[in-house]
Amino acid sequence: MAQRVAVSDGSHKKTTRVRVAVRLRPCMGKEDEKDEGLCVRGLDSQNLEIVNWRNATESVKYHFDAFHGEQTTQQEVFVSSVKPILPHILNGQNASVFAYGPTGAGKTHTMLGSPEQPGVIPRAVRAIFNLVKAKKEDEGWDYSIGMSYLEIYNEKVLDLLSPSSQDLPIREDKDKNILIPGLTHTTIDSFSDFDKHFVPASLNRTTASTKLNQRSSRSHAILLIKVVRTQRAPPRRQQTGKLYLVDLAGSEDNRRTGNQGIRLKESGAINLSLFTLSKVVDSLNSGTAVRVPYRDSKLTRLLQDSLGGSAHSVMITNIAPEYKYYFDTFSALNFAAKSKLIVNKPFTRETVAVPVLPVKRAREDHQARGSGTEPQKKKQKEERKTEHDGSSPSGHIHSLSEPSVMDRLIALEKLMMSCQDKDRLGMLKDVAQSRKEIQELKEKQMEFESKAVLFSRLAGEKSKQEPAFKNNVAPLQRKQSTTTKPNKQQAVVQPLQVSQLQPLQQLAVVKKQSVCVKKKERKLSDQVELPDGKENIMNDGWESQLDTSVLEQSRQKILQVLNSGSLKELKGLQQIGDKKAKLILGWREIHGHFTKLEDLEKVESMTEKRVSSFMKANLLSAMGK
Ligand SMILES: Nc1ncnc2c1ncn2[C@@H]1O[C@H](COP(=O)(O)OP(=O)(O)OP(=O)(O)O)[C@@H](O)[C@H]1O
Repeated sequence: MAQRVAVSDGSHKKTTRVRVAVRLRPCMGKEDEKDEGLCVRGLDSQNLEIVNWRNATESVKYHFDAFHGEQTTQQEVFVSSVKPILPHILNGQNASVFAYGPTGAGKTHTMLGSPEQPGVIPRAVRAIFNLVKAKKEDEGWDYSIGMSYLEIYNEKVLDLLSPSSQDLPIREDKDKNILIPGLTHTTIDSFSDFDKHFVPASLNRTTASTKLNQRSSRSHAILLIKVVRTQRAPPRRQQTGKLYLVDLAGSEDNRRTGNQGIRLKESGAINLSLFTLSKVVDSLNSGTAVRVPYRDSKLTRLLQDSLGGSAHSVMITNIAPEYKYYFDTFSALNFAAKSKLIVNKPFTRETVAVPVLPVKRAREDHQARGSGTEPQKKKQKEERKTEHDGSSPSGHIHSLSEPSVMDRLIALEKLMMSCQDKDRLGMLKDVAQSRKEIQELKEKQMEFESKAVLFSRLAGEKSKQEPAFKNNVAPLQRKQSTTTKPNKQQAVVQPLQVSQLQPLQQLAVVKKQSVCVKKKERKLSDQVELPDGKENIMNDGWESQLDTSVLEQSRQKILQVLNSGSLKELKGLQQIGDKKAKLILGWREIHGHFTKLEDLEKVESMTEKRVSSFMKANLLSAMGK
């Protein structure tokens, strides 16, 4: 039996951006009951525009890798957005395609389609079989294709190929591969074989009728196609590529879906996971977050490899043109715009055969020495484990003196020297860099701690007092001025271009709000210009007495609670009661993140004065005053 070790092909470690395509579904007659017209339209194969809710006489333009208009066929979507990434799977790399968008905007139509208009999934699987067939004929590799199919329903991972199974666990191996122990994996050898398993499994997916979609998907569905290819001749290299095809459940505004009871609970889980998805994208883009919150939902945990990981990823954002979807469409487009900034690093997952002779000799040695059955079993168990999890033989230092182990190590070393020098050097460099960063972080933390001690002394408190943030120091983040420095997320969310345009139709959208927002923005900038002015409620001098870096840390801490805190955590903030906490949650659900504390003014009933007093109370409390 061949001993295998995991290696990665350093030569393929290039970065690649998540490709983002937007697909606009055709207007469905009954969706536009009020005959309000359309709020979004395509400009060309990469650009589209949507009415600007802040100023109805303007439109907001977006640029994506591809724009698929109402008339685009299923075949065209597949050829332009999905087909180009499929060959990577046959080279041991991972790829993923996921459909994102509001409920009823066409995600399932895009991914699954119908028998008359098959979508991405059947087309991609058929294409993989065709690619394998073409490759088989001219190369010395054997291919095997398998599938798994699961759904995440109410934060439970359910096996669609084995519907009676319970919630499955998600694990990560030492190479950062996400695994689901117990998930059915079925080998398929033709497209009709795939269809035989896939069609009944799709019927197991949880769907229900809501006000917005008669057959709404209540879960996120993930189909995994795994292609393993093995060299026929020695050294019998083996490469494994995976394709994830994901049909996400739609984001929902429950005021419009009319959801109640179980539908409302499902909706809560759907919105929570999509909100976490948005947080993951934000922290990947910010470049400052130490921890990307993949673990905050099952969905993001499973998509870890597709966002900021090693997969070639394509996101198809589905949108609907009718006015009643306006805000959903707007936020979906903003999510899509920020997703296209994510960078992945695909690489080949490969295993190679290691000479088997020494293993056999070791066993013979044991038998010759009459070492009994127990140690022998133990050794066999260890060998099996190594094969299963790819752990390095260097872990068995106690048996280094055994000639068999020495031989295996030498063989392994030779292999690594011959094909992996570049990769090893890269890894060593990475380790050195990480160590340096950790050291710098430690030094920064000490600096903050001593500043905090100094600060509390100056404030006349007992010098014995524990330094602020000693144990729960927020991760060090790039310093950001909340008033002048443009925020990265804002830069994405803001219109790429705003132009005075012929209005699309029905332009009287929330004009009042736009005036309101502008007025507030002006006031905030006024405050910057007049630091000591009487009108300036926020900057009444108290902030200038505090250490700026500690102040910034506290701001980030409060912002984090505003952006990701539960109802209870929000209520834990000063001056935030039940009603305000709910309003904040509601705002978050619709608009996403607050980029700075002052954004709280956008929440209903949060006046400038209230926000100012909120900030003072919470900042002082966070700083231990
Ligand atoms: N490009 C399209 N062409 C024709 N019909 C479409 C298109 N996109 C969507 N539809 C139709 O619109 C309806 C809603 O689409 P679909 O069920 O795919 O939405 P969804 O985004 O998956 O919704 P949910 O999140 O609620 O599951 C369906 O009847 C579908 O056939």
